[in-house]
This record gives sequence, structure tokens and C-alpha cells, in this order.
Amino acid sequence: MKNVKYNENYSYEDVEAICKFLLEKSHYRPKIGIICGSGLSNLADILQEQEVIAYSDIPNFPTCTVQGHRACLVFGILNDKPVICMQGRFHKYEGYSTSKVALPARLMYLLGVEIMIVTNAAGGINSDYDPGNIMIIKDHINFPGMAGGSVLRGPNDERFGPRFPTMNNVYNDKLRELVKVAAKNCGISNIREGVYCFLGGPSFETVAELRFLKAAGVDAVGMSTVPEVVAAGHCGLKVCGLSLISNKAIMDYDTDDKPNHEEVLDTGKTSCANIQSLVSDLLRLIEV
Ligand SMILES: O=P(O)(O)O[C@@H]1C[C@H](O)[C@@H](CO)O1
Ligand SMILES: Nc1nc2[nH]cnc2c(=O)[nH]1
Repeated sequence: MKNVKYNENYSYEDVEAICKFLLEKSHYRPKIGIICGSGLSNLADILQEQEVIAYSDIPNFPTCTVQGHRACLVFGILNDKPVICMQGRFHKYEGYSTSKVALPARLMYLLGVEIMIVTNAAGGINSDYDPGNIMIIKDHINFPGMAGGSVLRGPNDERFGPRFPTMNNVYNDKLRELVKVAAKNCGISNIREGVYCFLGGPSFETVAELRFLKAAGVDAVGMSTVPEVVAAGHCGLKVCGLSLISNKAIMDYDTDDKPNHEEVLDTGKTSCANIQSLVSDLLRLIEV
């Protein structure tokens, strides 16, 4: 087991100190931030003129404990735009405090990022979805948030955003349309658009839970993203969310199939090239 500190709280000043460290280390002033989901760390490979900083070299920065998350920050250029890419996120189920899970979005905000592109691996609940499909997140269901476990729970620091932020259009409609254009440009036909549901994990869902989610209108289920998106929406970032459908949710009792993290990582390996072209063309289309 790594010697991981789970519970520290990250105040505005703590995030500011990390931001200052990075701005001193790097000459980049990123306008776009990317978070890589499980098995999708290679997404950062599309950045040119890279400056890579390991999370462990950043004072007071959390680490990653989940396989498939590389724990590096990569600065670089993509289609003439300065970008920061996080190879590895912090999940609530790892035991991290809410302010640690919110850190990537808040750090991006203080660095001057305007658009956050967040990716994840998710289980496909919609019966039309297959592994390898890419789902543009149109909206989310924040299960822990609906039950009092919001990433914004606790004292509100107005310097990040208001006490009661709206989540309408948090997955920015113009960005969603641009992703569709980018998918066409790249010849990616297996693009979908749907609702992502965030559950606490780390156990995968039971059949009964999956049937419940399907009845509630969920298209894909995962264990991340929403806390980052809520924190990003809180501080006014525009968000684009992409789920790689890594496995089909198992909705039947009469099967020996089981979801597993290896399958999730394998789909990431085989589908990362599609996400790379999609994000690359999206950045060409975005104006910042
Ligand atoms: O970080 P993401 O949401 O991409 O990772 C998913 C959810 C769990 O962390 C893991 C399960 O295989 O993949
Ligand atoms: N909760 C959940 N997260 C996932 N991440 C990748 N696949 C899955 C899944 O089937 N369920």
C-alpha cells in the first residue's frame, strides 16, 4: 500500500499554492484542461511540446491509487491551443476528501482554463451501446449528490463559486455539437449521446441496481466525473464530457459474465486512438 494521505482539506489558498507552483514550473498558460479516465492516459500523447510533471513532484498534490491512472500532469500544445492534461484522477471511493476530488477542476480554474474536457470509462446500460462506443454526456444523475454527498458539501468559498450553483447546461450544448462535428470529420460513427450516472463504487452494480438505473433513464454508469463536473460548473468552467463505453452492463441473472477492471482497461487500450482523434479535432474546432 502506498503511503497515501486521504483526508486533508484543500482550501482556496492550498489550490492557489499548487497553481503558483505550476505556473512557475511551466511557461504554458492553458485554456483547455483534459482529465483522462481509466485506461485513457494515452490521450495525453496527442499533446505536442510536452512538459510532464509527476503528481509526486508537486507539493501537496494527491496521488493515484487506481491501476490505469498514470499520475502525471502534462502541459502541451494541441492544434495551437495551450492545454493541461491530467493523467489520472481522484475517485471518491479511494477514500479521498471531497475537496481532493474537486481539486482538478478548481486547479484548472485558477490556472485560467476555460473549457474542461472530462473523460471516463463507463458501463453501457442503454441496450444499443457496445464496448468501444463513445458517449457524449448530455446530462448526469448524481446519486451520491442527491443523497447529501455532493462534492460541494461543506462551507462554501465564494471565490470558487456561489452556494447554490446551477447545473443546467453544465455539459455545454455548443461543445456537444462540436463533438458531433468532430466525430463526423474523424469518421467515428459509433458516437452516442446520453445520460451518465455517478455511483459511489468501487463495487460494480448488481443486476437489480442496473435495472433500476435503466428504468430511471440512465445510458451509462460509472464511478467518477460528476464530482469534477459539479466543481467545474461551480466555478463557471464550460464542460465537455466523454464516456468510453468499456463494457456492457450485465442485466441478466442467467449468465456467468462479470464486469471487471481488466476489461475496462483493455477497451481503453483499443479505443484510445478514437478518443485521441476526436479530442484533437474538437480542439481544432474550439475557439478560446
Ligand atoms: O476514472 P474512470 O471513471 O474512468 O474509471 C472507471 C470507474 C472505476 O474507477 C473503474 C472501474 O473499472 O473505471
Ligand atoms: N459503476 C461502473 N463503473 C464502470 N466503469 C467502467 N465500467 C463500469 C461499470 O460497469 N460500472
